[in-house]
Amino acid sequence: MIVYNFPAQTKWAAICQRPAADASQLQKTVGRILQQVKQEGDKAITDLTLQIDKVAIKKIRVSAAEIKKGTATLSPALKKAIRQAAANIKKFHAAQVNNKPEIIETMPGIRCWRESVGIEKVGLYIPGGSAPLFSTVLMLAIPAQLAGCKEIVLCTPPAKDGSIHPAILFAADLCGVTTICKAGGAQAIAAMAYGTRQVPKVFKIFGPGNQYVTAAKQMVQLENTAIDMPAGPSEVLVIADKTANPYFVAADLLSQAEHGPDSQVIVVLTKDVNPDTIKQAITDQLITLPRQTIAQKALDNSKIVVVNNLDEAIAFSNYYAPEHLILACDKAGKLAKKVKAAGSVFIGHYSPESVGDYASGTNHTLPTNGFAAMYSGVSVDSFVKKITYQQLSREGLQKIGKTVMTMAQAEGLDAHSNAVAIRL
Ligand SMILES: NC(=O)c1ccc[n+]([C@@H]2O[C@H](COP(=O)([O-])OP(=O)(O)OC[C@H]3O[C@@H](n4cnc5c(N)ncnc54)[C@H](O)[C@@H]3O)[C@@H](O)[C@H]2O)c1
Ligand SMILES: N[C@H](CO)Cc1c[nH]c[nH+]1
Ligand SMILES: [Zn+2]
Repeated sequence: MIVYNFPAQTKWAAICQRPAADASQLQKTVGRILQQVKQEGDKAITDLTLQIDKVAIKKIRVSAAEIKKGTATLSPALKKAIRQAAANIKKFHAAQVNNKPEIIETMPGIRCWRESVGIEKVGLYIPGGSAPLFSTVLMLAIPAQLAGCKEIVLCTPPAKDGSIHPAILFAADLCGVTTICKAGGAQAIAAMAYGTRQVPKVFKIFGPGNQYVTAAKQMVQLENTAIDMPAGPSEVLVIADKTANPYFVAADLLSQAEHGPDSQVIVVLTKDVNPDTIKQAITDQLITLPRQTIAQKALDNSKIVVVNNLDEAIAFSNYYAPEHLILACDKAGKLAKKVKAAGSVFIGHYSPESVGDYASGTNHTLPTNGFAAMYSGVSVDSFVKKITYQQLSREGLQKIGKTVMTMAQAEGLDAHSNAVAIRL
């Protein structure tokens, strides 16, 4: 990890660069895949799965028998853990459901309100390239169910033997997923955006993924499908002062570095912390990890930034807009109030980010690559449309009529004015 000592603000943009694939090549590859699925449907999915994932699949849709057989192989301990995580995620997200619309009487006789209506057909992408992220099923399907989405389609890449990981099947079954399909990468996004014989077309696509998945989501968004947000390679920024335990900090950094070689982890230290203590703690723990090669590649993209004080640290973090922000200092609660841009914040020495990844209750599908400056993570809100309603009485129309007619005439739109006048 490169160390930047007291970088001037003019240098922040360069330090905050994420590792990214060549954008034009990525768009070409993804564009070709989208076109192929649009033209050839299911055949394109099976061909691309063979060509890219090196997996031969006969049927794209997972059958009820496959779900039953797969889930039966799961250990009782893992089932219990998934149920516990699901209960916490449900509890946190259920509080976001707004069933009681507030009626606002803007003037006597003019009542306005807003109601949340679940998006009817949604598509969930569950990453599976380097690890089968069954926790993501909980993070997406639970809010979808709470929002009242009727059709919940899930796509995930198949394993080498053509099966879907049993924990993905179990979590999907637990959380009301209606269709599970064997498809990964850009071809999965295309299938859900355009629809094929076996993969239902959806209105909005959710979920994290690698650069192919994220690029495909952004491209289909220009056509006919909404997306949650760009949720690409995982990242974390840790702010640590002298009260932080270097081994806790290193463990948190490695927990995101192990996601993929294109992940990025940043640690911002106040000047009273020696960067070597963090480096040493990383070295000590890295050698124990089965995914150390992946984590090492991510660490090569990662940085240590030394600043004068916590205010400067938070200013740097707000500029970077991390997916996850960990505040590893005694004054973390106070510092948290100064956060302006982050997907999810972990406050104090005992809030490791991996708890949010799995089971505390908050959502782990979060904006990356600086998009936390303007996007929120997934919530129940992401799965609903908010429709506005209004009802006027005759008296209400009399009260507002003149205002509307004056404005409509000033815009030169007489028919608008007439729609009021005719009633009065
Ligand atoms: N931001 C978030 O909320 C969040 C949450 C969880 C995971 N993640 C990130 O999700 C990502 C998961 O990535 P992954 O790769 O493990 O799984 P993935 O399922 O996203 O991608 C695997 C698919 O990518 C496609 N692909 C791979 N190489 C390709 C190539 N050369 N050309 C065309 N397509 C290709 C394949 O079809 C494959 O099925 C990680 O980067 C992880 O950090 C982010
Ligand atoms: N850290 C990931 C989001 O960037 C989510 C995840 C799933 N499993 C483990 N971690
Ligand atoms: Zn993670």
